[in-house]
Amino acid sequence: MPAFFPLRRPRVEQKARIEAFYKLESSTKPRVKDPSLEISEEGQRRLGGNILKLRDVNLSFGEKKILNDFSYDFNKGDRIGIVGRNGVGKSTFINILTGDQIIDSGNIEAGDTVVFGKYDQMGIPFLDENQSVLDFVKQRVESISGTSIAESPQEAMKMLKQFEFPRQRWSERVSMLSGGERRRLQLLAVLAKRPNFLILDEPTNDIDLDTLRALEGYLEEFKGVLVVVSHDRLFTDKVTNHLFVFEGQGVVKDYLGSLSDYAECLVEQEKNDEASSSGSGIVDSETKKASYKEDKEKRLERRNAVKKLKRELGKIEPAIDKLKSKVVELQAQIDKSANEGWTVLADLSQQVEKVEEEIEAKEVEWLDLAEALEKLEDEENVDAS
Ligand SMILES: Nc1ncnc2c1ncn2[C@@H]1O[C@H](COP(=O)(O)OP(=O)(O)OP(=O)(O)O)[C@@H](O)[C@H]1O
Repeated sequence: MPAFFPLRRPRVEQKARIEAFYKLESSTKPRVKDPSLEISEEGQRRLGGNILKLRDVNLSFGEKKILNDFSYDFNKGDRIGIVGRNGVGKSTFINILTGDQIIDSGNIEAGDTVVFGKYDQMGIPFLDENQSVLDFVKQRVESISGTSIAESPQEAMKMLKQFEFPRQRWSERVSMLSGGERRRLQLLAVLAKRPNFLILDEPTNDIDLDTLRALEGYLEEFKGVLVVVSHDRLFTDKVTNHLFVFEGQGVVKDYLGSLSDYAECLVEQEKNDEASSSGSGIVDSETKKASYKEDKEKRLERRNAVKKLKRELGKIEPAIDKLKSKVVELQAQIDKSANEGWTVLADLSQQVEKVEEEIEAKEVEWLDLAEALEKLEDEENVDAS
């Protein structure tokens, strides 16, 4: 592996979950967009010509240099992925952008129209755990001129719908939400302020697939500047148009391509380095024959393993669909049983939770198999090339 990767080590299941999302997404019908939920251009805050200028910025922590004479003018349409190995300074960099990190020297100038929105692992704190979901969002929604529009719940409702918060959860106290729902609400709270300079630090960690889909939909329409720190290659490819590559010791390169292009570039570079260090490599014909036989056996074994994995995957998918239909049925029952009393509702909610756990277990199983399959198919492609 090149010295640069992994960028930030994700949990295996997290990475696989997201990758699988993209696979599932491409293999299912495109979602019909509800135009009433789209964020129109007029509904977004205006961003003036002067956005954010960094001039000769320097910052070190002791011996560790984070930025060395870094300069950049942010432009409209910038969608930048921040990449680099752990501890190189990515989070510090975004804190510099928002003014949360003091620099050693240089100059930073933010335009008057810039409104930052930052979503990170810390999230927005829930100051009142007894507040309802709807009130939490209502309190944070701002109009494009920046005034609070707490008295009008329409916008908050629209956002909750956009982020697929089921209506029956709107009156729920935030203390009752699951971990995933809390993350979704925190993301929503950041977007409710209508930032025009949006910073997302590891946004795909700990969010569920519906939220990921909703976030992507939001970012498709988003016209402001976007800065994303993410280990997630597929997400970064989808939402960014260039990269700041933190190479260490304050060196930052602007790479005009996707994270996948960049990763490929590094692998290519490493191959070239290896080839040039291993000399011309003359192999005698006996060795060649033996290795050909070995390769053939390996290929056969691999082909069988691929077939087996595909068979197993084919069985899990309908099982997941069945469980999902079960959840929909149960939720419909919950809606119908609003007047049935607490015990009935609690029982139905417990059943939903149980089926959701089963779905998750099946998805994890699916993901393990899908990852194994992808690995084998990649090996096949490499051999074929
Ligand atoms: N206020 C601070 N004082 C001293 N050292 C700091 C401070 N903030 C960050 N650092 C150090 O600066 C380095 C960069 O940290 P930062 O969190 O920005 O890296 P990162 O690239 O975001 O890492 P990761 O990918 O692991 O989150 C780390 O070595 C960190 O310990």
